[in-house]
Amino acid sequence: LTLLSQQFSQTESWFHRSAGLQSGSAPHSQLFPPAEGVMLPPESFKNRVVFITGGGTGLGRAMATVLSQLGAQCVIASRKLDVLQQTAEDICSRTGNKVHALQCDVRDPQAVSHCVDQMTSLTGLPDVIINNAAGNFICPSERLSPNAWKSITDIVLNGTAFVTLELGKRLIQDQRGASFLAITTIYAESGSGFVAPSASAKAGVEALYKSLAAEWGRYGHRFNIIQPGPIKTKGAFSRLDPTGKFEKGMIDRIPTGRLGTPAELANLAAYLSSDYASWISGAVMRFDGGEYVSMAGEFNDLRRVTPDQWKMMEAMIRSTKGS
Ligand SMILES: CCCCCCCCC/C=C/C=C/C(=O)SCCNC(=O)CCNC(=O)[C@H](O)C(C)(C)COP(=O)(O)OP(=O)(O)OC[C@H]1O[C@@H](n2cnc3c(N)ncnc32)[C@H](O)[C@@H]1OP(=O)(O)O
Ligand SMILES: NC(=O)C1=CN([C@@H]2O[C@H](COP(=O)(O)OP(=O)(O)OC[C@H]3O[C@@H](n4cnc5c(N)ncnc54)[C@H](OP(=O)(O)O)[C@@H]3O)[C@@H](O)[C@H]2O)C=CC1
Repeated sequence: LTLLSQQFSQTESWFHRSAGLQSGSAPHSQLFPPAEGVMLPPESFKNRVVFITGGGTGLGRAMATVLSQLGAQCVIASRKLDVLQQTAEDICSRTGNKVHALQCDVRDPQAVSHCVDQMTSLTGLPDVIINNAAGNFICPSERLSPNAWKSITDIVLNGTAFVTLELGKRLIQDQRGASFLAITTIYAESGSGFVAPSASAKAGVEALYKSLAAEWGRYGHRFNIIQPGPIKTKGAFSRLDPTGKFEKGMIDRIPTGRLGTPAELANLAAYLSSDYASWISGAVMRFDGGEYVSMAGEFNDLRRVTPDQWKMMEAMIRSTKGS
């Protein structure tokens, strides 16, 4: 076993060196280059208002950028007003479209209601709502205090519910349709140790969105979910891979050999929120380079077996004939 594992790691590092790769991607990732341009036609979101929670950083910022490039007037909301304002300025100077920054702690239903009041005066109610704000950190569950549990589940599940219900009720009142999108993650489906509050809350968000997809279609509302796998953002990686030691193992188990990019996620979010997706509701879109199925399959680690090793094993298996 030790010999085999030495062989495996030598083969692996040879692959990386010969491809002249930076650490952070496998040679075959060259077969899956990320397309960074904007996918939808220009002005796909002209005269549309988009509301994005957590839009000041990471994936929220990337989605706001692409939607603004496509003509939307964006409203981004979270706790840190200075961060939001800087992002709003950066995006607006790049796209020429207005981006509004509103302070809002989604855990507080009154703050959410006040934020929606402010948005209504600035832009009117939104056509697109993206629930992206989240909190997370890795922690053995036996070390979690009640407040640690609450801090994550309040942002992720209650925050999404408060935003969705507040906006949904007002849109229904005004007889206006809308697209709702929630950003969850692949382990919302499987559960995951060491992030139990996040896994529980994201699973709750998925149940909420599937429920409302069924209930509120009659009001012109669509509800969809994107489950991203790993995409390098400061917010996520500083809390989920604080030492930087987990990244390589993660990339090794992703069949496409690389992390996702914020721009790729933003294009998918734009599509699902657009008129091109008007028949898509209640959908759960896994977006992970194949990581989920790769982790799930019993024999998938056999990818590491070399042709010579297969020759040997095949001979061993064939030798059992008749036994
Ligand atoms: C294997 C490698 C993985 C690499 C990435 C793989 C990605 C694939 C799937 C990824 C999914 C990603 C999901 C995400 O959601 S990423 C988003 C991450 N972004 C954020 O979290 C941004 C917002 N976060 C925050 O503001 C904070 O981190 C917060 C703690 C969530 C909330 O802040 P605040 O309200 O100010 O809380 P505090 O007062 O600081 O703390 C509240 C209680 O929680 C306890 N606590 C805080 N940190 C920890 C910790 N690290 N461990 C244990 N407990 C913690 C804190 O002590 C408080 O409890 P109390 O002491 O009992 O009062
Ligand atoms: N990056 C990744 O690999 C993955 C990310 N995801 C999901 O993608 C989404 C974005 O994550 P990412 O961009 O990586 O991480 P970030 O940390 O950059 O984004 C989280 C955002 O949530 C906001 N936020 C946190 N708490 C609150 C609150 N109480 N009220 C309002 N806003 C809040 C933060 O802003 P502020 O601090 O100003 O409040 C921040 O902008 C999340 O839903 C995350 O779960 C899912 C799978 C993988």
